[in-house]
Amino acid sequence: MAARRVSSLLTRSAFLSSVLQGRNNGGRIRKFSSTATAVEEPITPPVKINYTQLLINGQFVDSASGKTFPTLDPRNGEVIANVAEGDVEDINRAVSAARKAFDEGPWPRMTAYERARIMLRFADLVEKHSDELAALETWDNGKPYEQSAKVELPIFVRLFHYYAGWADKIHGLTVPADSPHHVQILHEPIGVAGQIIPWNFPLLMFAWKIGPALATGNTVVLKTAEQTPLTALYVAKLFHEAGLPPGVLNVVSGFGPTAGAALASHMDVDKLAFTGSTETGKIVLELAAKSNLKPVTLELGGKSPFIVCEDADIGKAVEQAHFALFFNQGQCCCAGSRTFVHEKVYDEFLEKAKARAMRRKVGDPFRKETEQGPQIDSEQFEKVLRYIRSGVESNATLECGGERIGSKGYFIQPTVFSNVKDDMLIATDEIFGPVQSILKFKDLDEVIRRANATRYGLAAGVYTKNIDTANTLSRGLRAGTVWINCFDVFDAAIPFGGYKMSGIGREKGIYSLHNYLQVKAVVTPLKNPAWL
Ligand SMILES: NC(=O)c1ccc[n+]([C@@H]2O[C@H](COP(=O)([O-])OP(=O)(O)OC[C@H]3O[C@@H](n4cnc5c(N)ncnc54)[C@H](O)[C@@H]3O)[C@@H](O)[C@H]2O)c1
Repeated sequence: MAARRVSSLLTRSAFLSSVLQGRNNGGRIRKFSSTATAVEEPITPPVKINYTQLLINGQFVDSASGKTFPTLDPRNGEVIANVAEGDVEDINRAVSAARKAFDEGPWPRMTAYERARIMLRFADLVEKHSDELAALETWDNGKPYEQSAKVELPIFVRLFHYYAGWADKIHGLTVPADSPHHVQILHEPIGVAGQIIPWNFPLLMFAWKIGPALATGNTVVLKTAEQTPLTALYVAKLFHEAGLPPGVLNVVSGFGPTAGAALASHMDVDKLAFTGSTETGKIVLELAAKSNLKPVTLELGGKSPFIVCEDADIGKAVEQAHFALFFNQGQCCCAGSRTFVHEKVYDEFLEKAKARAMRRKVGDPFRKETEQGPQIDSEQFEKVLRYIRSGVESNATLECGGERIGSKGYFIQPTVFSNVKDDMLIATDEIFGPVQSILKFKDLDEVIRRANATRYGLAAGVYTKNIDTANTLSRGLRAGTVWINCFDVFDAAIPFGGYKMSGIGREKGIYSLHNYLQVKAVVTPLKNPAWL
């Protein structure tokens, strides 16, 4: 493997060069610095691409149009494989397979224990194939292989164990009536679920969606993100090997405005679950309302605060704040993208946060020591660089990073801004990249008000040793998750979802089951009951 090291200092993006040469609006750059990282010649991933067609009714098939689209390696923009491109007709075929499997097939009719056993067999198969799956996930997405293999695949397996465990514990209720009636409340599967997932965690989003839907006896049409179609096809194949009946899980690769929109507006889809941007969330909600008024759950964007109080252990807080933002190349809906630091510890925190970012190892995600791979694609890469430029132009201080790395692929230096003000775009918008924005605060009331002054409400982080401070902040912050002295803890049983424009509903945990269940009241007269 050639060790072609490219100095990031030689490859500054054009706009930052112009900023550095003073052709910009005077953004302050305290000290420009390289993060001293390098990109090697791409390592060949240890996996073959076996599945590129659509999976409909248990069979791999070409798209009705015969069209394909390329899925690209984010390390260099080269084609990994050409994948069948699903469109309206393919969604129609997939929905009718799922409909038939629900209305006539064995899945909702088999015992919950049998369903659970298939899900457990599937989890075992995924475990057996987890090296290839981790390699495929990293190749298609660019995330570090160590993260795919040691964090995400084990969580994926855990999620299916968790949901298999629920399958035979979906209980209804009996409720007392005011009259002599026997009242049963049945929890029934809702029918055909349409699910649309993003590219940042292709396998985990598959598990968050498919796990609860199948545990509760539904059938599914899943539309994967066009950037990352490969692993869902692989695991869906394993699901069929585990005994899943045909038509229960259909996977359609394709684009949002075509395949995604067809699914959201389909008259025969009984429920829609979506994860992605707030803008697209609004579109799919409207499509669902304008078609058959199917219920919709949405998991959307965020601009999560990470609050470092004056009594925090600064070393640990720096590390957690760094992780909260930079994990997964900054491509997390819950990324701690506004780091609020108390004024008394601000200078110390800033120096350490900057030093930590400069130590971050960016490179080929297949290298063991790599902490950060490339951004997903050229669109996201350009968007992140635009936000960095806007930070400089709006007079935030660029402490480190700010440039692309190398001339191929979508690698960006870990970037830290200080002196960030609440109304700057880098503090209001979801950047979805490795850009940490550090803001100063004076007291708790102020930081709660500022942390909540956003259209989002997905998550928040709090760093303090004081239990009263922790309680005040955790209740004051309007967010679906508050992590105290930790971040990104994602157990299968912990519900996840957003306040405000971060979404509707909760995924994971017991709450996710409700998304896939109908509630039916059955009322029968009682003749001469001994009691009511
Ligand atoms: N909350 C999250 O987990 C999450 C994940 C990925 C991206 N994002 C945000 O979204 C931004 C843009 O990323 P993106 O373009 O991949 O997100 P997106 O919302 O456009 O895509 C998410 C999914 O929705 C589908 N989609 C797109 N347009 C659609 C339409 N009109 N009808 C139906 N489905 C449609 C896509 O094909 C994909 O499967 C990111 O910068 C980030 O801010 C958030």
